[in-house]
Order: sequence, then C-alpha cells, then structure tokens
Amino acid sequence: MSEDDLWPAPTPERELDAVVALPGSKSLTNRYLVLAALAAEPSRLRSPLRSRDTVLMARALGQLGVRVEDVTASGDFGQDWLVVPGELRGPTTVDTGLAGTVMRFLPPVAALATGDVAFDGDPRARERPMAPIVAALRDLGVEVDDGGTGSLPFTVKGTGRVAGGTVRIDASSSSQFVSALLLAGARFDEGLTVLNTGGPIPSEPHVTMTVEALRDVGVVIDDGEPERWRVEPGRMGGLDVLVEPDLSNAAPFLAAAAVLGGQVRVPGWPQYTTQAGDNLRDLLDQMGAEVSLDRDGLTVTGTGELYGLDADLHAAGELTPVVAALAALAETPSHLRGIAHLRGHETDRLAALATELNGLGGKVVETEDGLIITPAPLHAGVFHTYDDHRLATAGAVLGLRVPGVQVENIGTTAKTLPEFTQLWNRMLQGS
Ligand SMILES: O=C(O)C1=C[C@@H](OP(=O)(O)O)[C@@H](O)[C@H](O)C1
Ligand SMILES: C=C(OP(=O)(O)O)C(=O)O
Repeated sequence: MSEDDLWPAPTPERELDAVVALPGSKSLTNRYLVLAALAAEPSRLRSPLRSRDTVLMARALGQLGVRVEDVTASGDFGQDWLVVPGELRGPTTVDTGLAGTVMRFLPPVAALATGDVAFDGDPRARERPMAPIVAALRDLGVEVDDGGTGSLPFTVKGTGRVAGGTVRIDASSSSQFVSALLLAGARFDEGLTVLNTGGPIPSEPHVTMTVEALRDVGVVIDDGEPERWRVEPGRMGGLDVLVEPDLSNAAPFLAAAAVLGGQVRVPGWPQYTTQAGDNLRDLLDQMGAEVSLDRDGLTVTGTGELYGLDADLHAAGELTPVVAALAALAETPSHLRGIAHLRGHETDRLAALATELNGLGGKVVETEDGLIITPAPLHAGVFHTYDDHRLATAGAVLGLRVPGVQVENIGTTAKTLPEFTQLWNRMLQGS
C-alpha cells in the first residue's frame, strides 16, 4: 500500500446544506442491459450508470454479439446506451471483475450462446459463492466446466438453446442466483420454474426488481407463491427506460446530514421503487434524523442526535457498511442482524467492518449473523477497504466526525460510483 492510496477523509466544521444528484442504479442498469441483450428489438437506457460493474456488463455483452452503443445524452449523466441485440455467440472470455451481477447474471445468458464462454474475475471473485448457479445450469442440461470447484473460473459450453423446465436452487447465500435464472428464463424453450430450497433469500427486494423488470419487457412471470417463480417462454420486447438514481449509493451522503446536522437532498428519489436503498428512509429515521420525501426528492435533516438501532438488514444488506459507520458514531448501542450473507460480498463485510471500526478505537463484536456495535470514542487511523466500494464510503462517513481518518484505496468506489470523491467534496462545500 503506497501513501498515494490514502485519502484523508474531510472533517468539515459546519452543518450541511447540499443537493446531491446521484447517477443511475447499478442493479437496474445491469438488469436492463441483460434484458435488452435478450430482447427481440433494440432498447434505449437513459442515464444508465457508468461504473466498473456496468461497463464490465456492457463489454461482456458486446463480446457475446450484442451492440452496446453510446448515444447522445438525454439526461444529466452522460450518454445513453443503445442496445442492439444480436445472435449470441462464443468463444469468448468474460471478465466479471468483482461484480456479482456480471458473474451471476451472465452464465445463463452464455448458455443461450453458441460456443464456449469462459468466465473469470478479480482474485476475490473466485471466492464469492457461485456453486448454486453452476449446479442449476447443469440440472438444466447445460455443460459447465469448472474443474470441480463450483467457483470461478469456469466455462459455459453454450449450444444456443436451453430446454428449461424446473430447477431447484439454494439461494440463501445470494438473491442473485434467482435473479440470474429468471432474467434468461423466458428464452428457454419451456420457460423456467425456479424453486428456492435453501433458507430465506437475502436482498429480497432485488428479486422483486427482477420480476418487475421482466414484466417491463413483456415477460409473463408468476411470483404468487413463496419461494417459487414461474417464467413463461416468450418474446422479450425492447426497453426505453430512464434509470432511477442509485439509492444505495445515496447512503453515505444522506448519512452525512445525520452525522453533521444540516440537510442533504437527493433529487429524483422515486415515490415507488424496488431498490433496497429505499430502506434508508426508515433506517435514518430510526437513528434520529428527519426524513421527508416529496416531489423534490428525499431530504434528510440531522437533528444533532444520532441513536443506535436494532435492525434486521437481511433484505437490504448492501446498506450495512454505512449503517455500521453511523452506529459507531451513535450515542447508544446497535445490533445489526440477518446479514451472514455479507461474508460472501466484495469482502467478508462483517469481519472487515469489525476489524476496521475496532482499529479506530470502536467496540464492535461480530456475531454469527451480524454486528454488535457499542459506542466508543474513535481516533485517527487508516481505514482499509478490501476492494469494497461500500467499505470506502463507510470510511468517509466516519471521517466526517473523526479527525485524521485516512481511507485506503478510495478509488475502489469506481465499482459503482466513480465520481464519489467529487460528489463528496462538492456536498461538503455546500453545492
Ligand atoms: O441483484 C442485485 O442487483 C443485487 C443483489 C444483492 O446481492 P445479494 O443477494 O448477494 O446480497 C445486493 O447485495 C447486490 O448489491 C446487488
Ligand atoms: C454486494 C454488492 O455488489 P455485487 O453486485 O457485486 O454483489 C454491493 O454492491 O453491495
């Protein structure tokens, strides 16, 4: 680690008053890209997120024969994407980076291509759970060569078609396994029925997001029974869609108002959304901030009080790092539960948060499925990020209150928010 990798997190003296316009949702952008690639006609994605995860997705689809072109901007965040589907074909090698959406959503798409599609990614990608999706594809008759590991790297030996039918999967370690199968299921000859045979699915709003996005392209899907989804085979239509702002990426900015006082507004916050980040409204309210949603967006106003909370974050696990940072700065203890699956995220987030918060003087205990955080005075130090964009933003939140926090590799925020430091500095300057 060089000195250049340390970002001195700014510690402002005054209350905030800022409007922070956030780029598009990673989860929506990557679903729309996959659906557009499988559709029978071109699609236009307006204000898509352009970050490492979405560029990797666009590039991989390009390698498979889909045209993803930049077209003149219609929104505030650069150019739109025009997606022109084509015949899916290998051989090719897909770089998944560290993107769960790329490594899980694309193998079923690769099964619909003709030719071998090899998948590999960052070193940590090889440790993230993949076995359930590999097993599900095999159960559907797709040949996958993983050298017996059940993890990356592996090669999907696409034949251009998948018969489909019924598949059982243990989705207790990631909702992305279910989403992945559903996204491609309408292109299977018999459609697809997915049954979750494992424990409760984490990040459930993301499955609802998948179901709703499929309906947007005309797919008939029955999600009326718990743990069962039925996708009818059929044509998928094109999309012309404005991507919602990324609400999970709003977490550190809204948290800043709760920590410093003053207010932060995120414009374009949808009145209805399937994004898990919408849970921030309730979480920040529980922690003592004032939260209001109207046509101008979501406004969070700090009250000078920051309370700990007892929260089950099973459905919104990706908010954990910022909530944990807030909890470490709060006046009362917190218990964050239901998040054992975070051990398979960009890093083992429970271990990383406990280590890094304790490294700054915190009092954090890891439990089997969460964190117990007891208030303690924090001090200056290096906050390591383990290539995890959300650890990096959690470090920035701590730095608001604790002088001398240095976040290692703040650039890792490029996974979903390349402009993080610019937006952060601008927010603190009050623009
Ligand atoms: O489908 C998606 O877009 C996502 C699903 C969730 O994954 P897990 O179910 O693995 O937590 C979430 O944490 C991730 O950031 C994005
Ligand atoms: C878990 C996350 O990402 P991924 O899509 O790589 O799983 C996340 O962004 O918090």
